[in-house]
Amino acid sequence: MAVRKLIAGNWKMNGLKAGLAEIAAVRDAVESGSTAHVDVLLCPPATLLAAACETAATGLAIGGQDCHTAQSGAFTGDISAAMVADSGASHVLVGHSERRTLHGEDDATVRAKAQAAWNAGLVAVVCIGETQAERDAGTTLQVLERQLRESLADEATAANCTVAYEPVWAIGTGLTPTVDDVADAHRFMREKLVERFGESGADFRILYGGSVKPDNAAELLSVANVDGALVGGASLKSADFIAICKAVRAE
Ligand SMILES: O=C(CO)COP(=O)(O)O
Repeated sequence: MAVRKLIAGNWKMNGLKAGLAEIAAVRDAVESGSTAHVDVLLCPPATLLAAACETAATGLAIGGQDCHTAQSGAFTGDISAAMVADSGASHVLVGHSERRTLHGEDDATVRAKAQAAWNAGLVAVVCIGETQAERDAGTTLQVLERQLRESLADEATAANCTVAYEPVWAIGTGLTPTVDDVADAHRFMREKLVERFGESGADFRILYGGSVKPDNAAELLSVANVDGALVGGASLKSADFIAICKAVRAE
């Protein structure tokens, strides 16, 4: 059975209070039923989480972009999964390549963050993906295998965990893998999930992220084992984001 698709937006370090109007517009689209065959999630910056949850009401899910491995403590500037949950959010991204690269997060850290998310009752969106150098070296599938193995703890389930495949070289560049490359990578990740988690591995959502736009979304989202998208830049404008949500074909 096909997994219900999820379209997720990651605002990164963008969005002031005025951005709540964009969240309200996405909420209205969700509530109007025009995106009824997909689940929709927006991950605004931490400063907007509580207000975003109030704006989103029901229907539109809200997520954080990161959480600490601990639930509280002397970690100036950090945000715990408990805090993300307390704001009303239901999801949190962990292991985004910008965290891995710019904040030195390794697979063990990402795994611990996902476990912290589960302890707080959140769904962890665990991000993985190869760099340009790894792709050039022909090691994409090995990198994905390692990241899946090490970033996902054994307690991962299809309900508490979503995988997001974001080739690092496709993020913010306007470049995307070919449809065949996306199909190969997603089939490989599906096989690994089924190998490890048995039949339920088939139910994990595997999102594609990296330069998803309104004009390429339908093609990317129609690839087998692509269970949705993690959208960066194009999630900042509600019209573009809603267009991507609508690009998903009803199954
Ligand atoms: O990093 C991403 C989402 O997490 C993708 O960003 P872009 O859609 O801007 O390439």
